[in-house]
Amino acid sequence: MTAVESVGEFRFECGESIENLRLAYETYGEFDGDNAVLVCHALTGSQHVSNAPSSADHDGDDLGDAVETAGQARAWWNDVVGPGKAIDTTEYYVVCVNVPGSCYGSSGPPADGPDDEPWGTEFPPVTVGDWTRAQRRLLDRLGVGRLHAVVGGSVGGMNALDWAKRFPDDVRRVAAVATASRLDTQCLSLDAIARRAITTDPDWNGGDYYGDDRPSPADGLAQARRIGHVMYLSKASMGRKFGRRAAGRDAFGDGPDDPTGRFFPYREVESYLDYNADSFTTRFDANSYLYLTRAMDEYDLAAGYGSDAEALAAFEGELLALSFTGDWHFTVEQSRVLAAAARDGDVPTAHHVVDSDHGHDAFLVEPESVGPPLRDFLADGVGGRAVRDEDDDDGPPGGRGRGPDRAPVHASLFPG
Ligand SMILES: CC(=O)SCCNC(=O)CCNC(=O)[C@H](O)C(C)(C)COP(=O)(O)OP(=O)(O)OC[C@H]1O[C@@H](n2cnc3c(N)ncnc32)[C@H](O)[C@@H]1OP(=O)(O)O
Ligand SMILES: N[C@@H](CCO)C(=O)O
Repeated sequence: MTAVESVGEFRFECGESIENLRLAYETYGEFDGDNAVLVCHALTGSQHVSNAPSSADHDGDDLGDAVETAGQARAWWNDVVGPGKAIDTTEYYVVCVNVPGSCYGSSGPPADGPDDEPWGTEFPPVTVGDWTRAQRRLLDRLGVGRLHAVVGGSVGGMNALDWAKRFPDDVRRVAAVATASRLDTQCLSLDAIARRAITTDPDWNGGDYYGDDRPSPADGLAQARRIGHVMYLSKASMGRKFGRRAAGRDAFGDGPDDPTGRFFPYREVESYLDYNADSFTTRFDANSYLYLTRAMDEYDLAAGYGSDAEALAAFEGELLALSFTGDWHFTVEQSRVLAAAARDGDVPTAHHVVDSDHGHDAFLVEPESVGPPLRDFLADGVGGRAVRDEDDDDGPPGGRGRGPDRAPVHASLFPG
């Protein structure tokens, strides 16, 4: 069950403030004072990370009201978070917060503003740093001081890295999954195209489209999501799933009829993109998509410091960078650079590379690859049994072999 907590006036990094920031969140497991794990969701995820029973007793305390929100039907990391799972909710107190700017119950464009009308684009622009500060505010309300760990994938991984930079004393272990210190230019360009698809949809109307009697910019949002899905898959996974096969029917989805297209097949890959794009428009808000992709594009770990290493130098904990060979959205090389920077900042670090052709969404669909290193990192840090630094002798296939001047990483060197 989602709870929503009002955390009071909040000043965003852009300089604008709102009177009352509301944060939708879920918690799982019992807090024992030292076992809190913050899980940060990716671009279109929500606070609903697991189907495990939510632990928060929101009745009879002064914390957030229990509410039903229009969330994702599917808990996005149910195979990773729950009783007996890698992030074991019988052991850890797991907190997941819907980021400001999103559309699953936290303050953001589709939520009501002070005049009880949706904020729309009057909502202040948000940054990953705003998410981190908002999460800190909520954790204070929950009585959580130092976190055992912050874990996040994709832009949620940037959020996790931001914790190490912004609150270096507040977290013992950071797991940055399928992420990077910043987005590369190719991905910036694809995000820009996706936003343009939304803002050129006439129904976007400058961001003012809320209300049952108003059309929403579904075509633009669907187009943005098609671009997203191409980024989340890989050449290999697309080839394997769809090849060049025709879908075996005449279909153009709800798109405009294209006389030339009548002669050619409607392919499985088009059918996949159309289906997922259409279903996305039933669960996500176009303005939120603009806000959150802007936050992701803007994130730069080194901002305010000279380098990534300097940004991480005050972090006293340990870092796991987990990357996937088939991910071209956030590449293995970007994680390698991140890991090297963290080591330069004297942060005990492991870079665990998963051999996978799934593409970026491997972190969502391969719990068998993601779970063991995460579980053992949470338990024993970079020396955890299933944590394989790519420079270890027994690292993953395709790893580079041990670096010439680097000693093996042992848990005993880095006591919790
Ligand atoms: C933090 C967050 O993580 S965000 C939340 C999770 N992410 C998302 O929801 C992103 C959108 N979803 C996806 O990308 C995927 O569904 C994933 C990554 C969650 C799961 O991937 P997979 O298990 O490999 O599923 P796959 O991509 O094959 O199928 C997705 C859907 O496309 C449908 N589909 C598959 N092939 C085709 C096709 N040729 N034509 C039409 N539809 C198709 C599937 O039936 C499925 O439908 P459903 O969602 O109604 O069950
Ligand atoms: N497919 C996931 C990951 C994107 O980074 C999402 O939609 O949030």
